[in-house]
Amino acid sequence: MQFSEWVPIYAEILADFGFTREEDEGAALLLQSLLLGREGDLSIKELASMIRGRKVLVCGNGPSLPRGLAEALGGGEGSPEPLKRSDLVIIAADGATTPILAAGALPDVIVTDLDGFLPDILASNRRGSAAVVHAHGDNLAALKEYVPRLTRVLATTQSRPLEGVYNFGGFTDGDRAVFLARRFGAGEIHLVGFDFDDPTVTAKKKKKLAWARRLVAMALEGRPDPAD
Ligand SMILES: Nc1ncnc2c1ncn2[C@@H]1O[C@H](COP(=O)(O)OP(=O)(O)OP(=O)(O)O)[C@@H](O)[C@H]1O
Ligand SMILES: Nc1nc2c(c(=O)[nH]1)N=C(CO)CN2
Ligand SMILES: [Mg+2]
Repeated sequence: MQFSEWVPIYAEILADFGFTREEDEGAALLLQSLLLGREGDLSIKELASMIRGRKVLVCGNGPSLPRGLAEALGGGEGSPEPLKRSDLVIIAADGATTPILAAGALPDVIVTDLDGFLPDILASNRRGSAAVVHAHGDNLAALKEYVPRLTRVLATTQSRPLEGVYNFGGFTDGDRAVFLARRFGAGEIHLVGFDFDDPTVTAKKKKKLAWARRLVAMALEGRPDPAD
């Protein structure tokens, strides 16, 4: 999604949650500065070559994730035809990293605002998972603490993009992961662990999931952006 299409949606999100654009922009600048001069981070080109034309499994962190993973990766008896791991790109939305590791897999990419279970995110990153790290007005402390401990990072913002800080569209980790898969020309996108009507969540999370539902639909419907 182009930034101009995203801006009116972003304005609605800011109003809905009472977030401020200035704080999001401050966080994007912080993340940009934390990555300045580093080596070994993830380029757009590398991300594109991981995803273009591939079968992508985007994992949300809903309660159905363990079952969805077992089915998708070749699980129990009577499960549908598994998506073969060798030609599958696994994208974890933040906290989904933990059930993915528990299923014996490793995410190829973790899309995170650094409030998932950090020991698992850091361990996956050390084992090779790329980290698409999102800066926003409420995660400055996490950015300062964890970005220096991560490698293969690509930075995102929900506000105006900066040099090296991208906006592919989306708000929650899950819907941003779907926008990212679309943006980089995934051949097929399969979703697991997206339980938008989960009754066990807090009121704030419920509101975020309503946005995630709308944004995932938008990401899947839209025309893919021009190729990188
Ligand atoms: N029932 C669910 N509970 C949690 N996440 C869900 C659920 N269904 C879908 N998701 C998607 O999984 C993503 C990752 O989940 P996680 O629990 O790590 O949330 P998060 O986005 O990091 O939390 P927060 O929105 O509070 O930052 C969410 O961003 C959301 O898009
Ligand atoms: N300012 C702000 N932005 C966000 C937040 C948040 O809590 N605050 N949470 C997100 C993940 O759902 C995505 N973006
Ligand atoms: Mg998160």
